[in-house]
Amino acid sequence: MEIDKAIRESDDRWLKTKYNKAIYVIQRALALYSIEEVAFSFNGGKDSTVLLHLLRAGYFLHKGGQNCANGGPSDFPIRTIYFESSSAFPEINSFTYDAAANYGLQMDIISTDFKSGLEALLKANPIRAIFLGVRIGDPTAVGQEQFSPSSVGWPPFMRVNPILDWSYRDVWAFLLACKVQYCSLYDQGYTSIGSIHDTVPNALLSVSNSLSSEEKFRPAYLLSDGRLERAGRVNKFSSGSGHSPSFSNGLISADLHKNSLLTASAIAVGDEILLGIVEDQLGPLLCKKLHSIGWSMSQTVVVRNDVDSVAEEVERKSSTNDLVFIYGGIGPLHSDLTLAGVAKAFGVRLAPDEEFEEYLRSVIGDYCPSDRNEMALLPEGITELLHHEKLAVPLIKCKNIIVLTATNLMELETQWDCLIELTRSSDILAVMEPYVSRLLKTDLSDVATAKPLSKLCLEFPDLHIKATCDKKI
Ligand SMILES: Cc1cc2nc3c(=O)[nH]c(=O)nc-3n(C[C@H](O)[C@H](O)[C@H](O)COP(=O)(O)O)c2cc1C
Ligand SMILES: Nc1ncnc2c1ncn2[C@@H]1O[C@H](COP(=O)(O)OP(=O)(O)OP(=O)(O)O)[C@@H](O)[C@H]1O
Ligand SMILES: [Mg+2]
Repeated sequence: MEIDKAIRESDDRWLKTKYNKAIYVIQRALALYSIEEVAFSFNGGKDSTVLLHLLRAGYFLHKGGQNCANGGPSDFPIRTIYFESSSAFPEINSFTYDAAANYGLQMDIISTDFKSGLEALLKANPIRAIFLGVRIGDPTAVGQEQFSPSSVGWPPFMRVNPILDWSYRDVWAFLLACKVQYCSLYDQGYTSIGSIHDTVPNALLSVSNSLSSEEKFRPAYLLSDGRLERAGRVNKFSSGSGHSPSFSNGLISADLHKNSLLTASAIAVGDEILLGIVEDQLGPLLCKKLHSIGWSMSQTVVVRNDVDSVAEEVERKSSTNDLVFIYGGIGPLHSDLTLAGVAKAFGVRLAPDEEFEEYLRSVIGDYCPSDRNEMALLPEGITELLHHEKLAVPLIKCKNIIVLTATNLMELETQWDCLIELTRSSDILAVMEPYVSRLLKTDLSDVATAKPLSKLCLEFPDLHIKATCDKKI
């Protein structure tokens, strides 16, 4: 079936593992319970949309690949329950009903609260297990496992949570890899959807535009830190006026919003680093530079100098970061494959760029190790050259990837300064308020400092305390 095929053909190994584990849970549940004894709790949210497709694939595989029309199961006999509410977003309602029609779901629409609705449903039907799209990190996931009996006081049934261990990233990697439809609200900056009374777009996805008074938001899949997916949930207990919502996640304050808006990653390409022959010095300097302009650095990684390793990492990082810096593996050697990896990540070919070739000629003359100057091949259609008078060769920008040609700290300093200057005339790298860092040293043990530090964190939610083995920052 098409979902199973899409995942098998994807080169996201992490997603494949998560998919296989979820399918395993579904298949074990279908082996344990008859089809009349299971139900699927579907509400049109992103997690339950993932589960819908996993269940369809799991059921199809459970049936041994039979019962298929046009590459998918022709029927989906698992009873689907939707707790309808007048405070649900109309977009959620219409997506749920559209999905029901598109996938032939047999819907039970329940208009009472969860508990009494389930009591009535279980009285009238032999249901013993219910599939839910609950994930670790959801407030309701606490204490749950893949198979968890319902709580005391609830009617007796098994809660089956096939995507319990999926992260926010996994959810979006799945929905995008399978190219399935999801509720339109997620393209408008909503990252987790409750009711119309408690959910707003996630401020971390806001795009400020001075020309328009209307606030715009980037799509949910661009949220780089999945821990903040519930930042768009308005605190039910807030006593505010409603004009400046406070958020249910205590970690978020207005100041933190400002500073964690933009996230970058750095990819160092080089077998020599992985072999331990050379140390990566550029990554730490980039972290310092980005930190100094208020950006949050989510990761620095080192990858092998081969096209697939580079492509995989670029694809992963570009979808979860605002900007990605990549260096190493750029040059005339046959082993310099970084640009080929960037091209592959975006599904374009490497094509000769005359303008770039001209620059290279001015630097290296007519010397060329092969017929064509391979260094002048750039990812086609997605490349922008960033010119600066201090740079003999322009920097290369492919979508949100900045390719740095620097090979040492001095060159990186120069390229960074040029980027910052270029930012004044374009929007490559927004310069924000810097983070303020303080280094505190103490002889006290971790055990002695743990309690006062936790207290500080609670009192000042936008304070980040990081401890290292011999110092506390
Ligand atoms: C099918 C189904 C089964 C549930 N089972 C339980 C349960 O066993 N114990 C429980 O405390 N809550 C149960 N709940 C309620 C949820 O944990 C949670 O309160 C509900 O999804 C509302 O979440 P929200 O406040 O984020 O909208 C169940 C909900 C559904 C839809
Ligand atoms: N109104 C509802 N009707 C049926 N099932 C529901 C309802 N609300 C929640 N559920 C079940 O609980 C699960 C967890 O809900 P939750 O809101 O965390 O996820 P979601 O709605 O799928 O995605 P999102 O986090 O983006 O809102 C859902 O995936 C679904 O299985
Ligand atoms: Mg939801």
